[in-house]
Amino acid sequence: MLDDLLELTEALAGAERLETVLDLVLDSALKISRAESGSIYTLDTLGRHLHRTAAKGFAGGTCLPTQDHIDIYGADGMPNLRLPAALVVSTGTPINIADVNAAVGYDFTGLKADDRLGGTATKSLLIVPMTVLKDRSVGILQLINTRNSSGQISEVSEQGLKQLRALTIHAGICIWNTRILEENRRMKKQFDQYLSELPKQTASSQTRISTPPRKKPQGLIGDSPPIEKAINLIRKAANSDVPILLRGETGTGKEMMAAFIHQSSDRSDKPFVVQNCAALPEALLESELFGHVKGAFTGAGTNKQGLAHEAHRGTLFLDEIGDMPLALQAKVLRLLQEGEVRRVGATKTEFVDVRIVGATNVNLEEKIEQGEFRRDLYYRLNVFPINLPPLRERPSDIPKLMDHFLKQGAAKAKTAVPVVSAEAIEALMCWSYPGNVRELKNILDRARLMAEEGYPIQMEHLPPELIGPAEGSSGRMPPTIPDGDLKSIVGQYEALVIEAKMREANWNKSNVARRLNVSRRTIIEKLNRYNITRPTS
Ligand SMILES: Nc1ncnc2c1ncn2[C@@H]1O[C@H](COP(=O)(O)OP(=O)(O)OP(=O)(O)O)[C@@H](O)[C@H]1O
Repeated sequence: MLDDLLELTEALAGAERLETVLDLVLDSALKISRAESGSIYTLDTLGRHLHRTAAKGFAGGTCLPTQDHIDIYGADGMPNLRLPAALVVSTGTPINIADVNAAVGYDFTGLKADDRLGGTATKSLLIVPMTVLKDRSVGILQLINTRNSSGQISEVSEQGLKQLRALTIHAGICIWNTRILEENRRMKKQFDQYLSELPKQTASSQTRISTPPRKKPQGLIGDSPPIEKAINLIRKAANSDVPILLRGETGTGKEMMAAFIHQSSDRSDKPFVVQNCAALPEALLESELFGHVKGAFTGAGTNKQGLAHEAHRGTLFLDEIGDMPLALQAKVLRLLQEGEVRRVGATKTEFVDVRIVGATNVNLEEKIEQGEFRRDLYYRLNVFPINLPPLRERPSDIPKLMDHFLKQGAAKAKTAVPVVSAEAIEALMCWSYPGNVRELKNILDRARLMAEEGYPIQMEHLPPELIGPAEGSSGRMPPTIPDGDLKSIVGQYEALVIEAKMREANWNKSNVARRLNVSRRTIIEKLNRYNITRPTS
């Protein structure tokens, strides 16, 4: 044990990046507790939400979509102490439960939802706080289905708990230090940049800020271990003709990576053609992809080539391939297998040489179970899957992305690059970004417009979900129960919940449907019923 601890301490001392620290801590925690899975949640600066920053041991090795963040406070503005994670953060005391099914007084809804989605069955649960400066919480370590030395699921022994406490103390300090280090680096860079631009700004109000030099891969920012891993995989696969399936939440950069695959392949001087499979109705999508012959349908006045023809010798990127209509999937499979293309209305088959890259943010395995996605297409497409990590799992990329988007926005608007206040940086560093890189970009574009030119971006220029509810208010819920019959009162609450969740999920309906455990159709129906629309910024 002492050797293990020494080895870990040395590794932690050498780790500069938060992701590496979390990875090491989770590995050790899983080893000590023999748990089935483990997660680390870090606390945001306002102490209102826990965000899942790392997870290990889940089926497929990926994070589950439900508990990616936990709200510490309930609608009444009080800490929700029935939530085990909130209890641990608020009291700084671990909980060590042998059987959650027999434990009373806790709210295990989030865990149960994870179980439903991941096909797991949580029995024992250990949550240990991570604290620094005596009692300041920075997060929690959560372990599921911990086992005793005979391999049975049970609570963690007193000795094991002591070891895990030692581990979380180390982890807490490392998280704290890494955060400070990252923040310092960014502040220093920002300050240097501010100083270097000062004379230019005073000399002319028409200052043009030149765009940063192009990075490799073009425009793709980030060098955190998870993104480097994805880039290395892409480099390996780029020059072969195997189909690649890019998987990842919305806004993680799948389209950008598809373009990078094309640029890195020997097809780079040939076309890169993109089609979003969810954007068109079936008939139109078929004719877009495969073309049609004259007279194939009303309005088909001439023969027309499809995108598959256009992508000949190049790459065809099929975005949101999980939403491809079932009937068309057979044609895509033939394109993949044989390069076969048959235009709508044609009797003759043509052949093309295209490399297919697909992308999806839906669970294709679930779609197969529901009979909505062909198993044979899945196997053919899934030869080389690449997972693009959500932004919350690569926090060290956030400062670079912030710089990039602020410079990019300022260059477009021909204004100076705005400075960001330390408080706002901290809030931006700690958000969970359900909409990932796209959400960060949108937040910064909006903040840049809201802050007066020449003045720093402050907390008030960030969206309300990042800065928490106003002092004295109890969240988004109305402070008093409105008048009316039960149906209309419940309706008002429902509208508030849906709107808040939509905002949190960057207006991604599938994501909200999953979080609220209802169908996507229900979400669409309720958005229409309550007339909830995405605000234009
Ligand atoms: N690593 C990155 N560096 C710079 N910009 C990025 C990066 N990742 C994503 N972006 C930017 O974020 C936005 C969303 O990226 P992209 O469209 O590639 O995501 P996506 O995963 O394909 O999203 P969706 O699933 O919703 O189609 C784009 O503006 C893209 O330029």
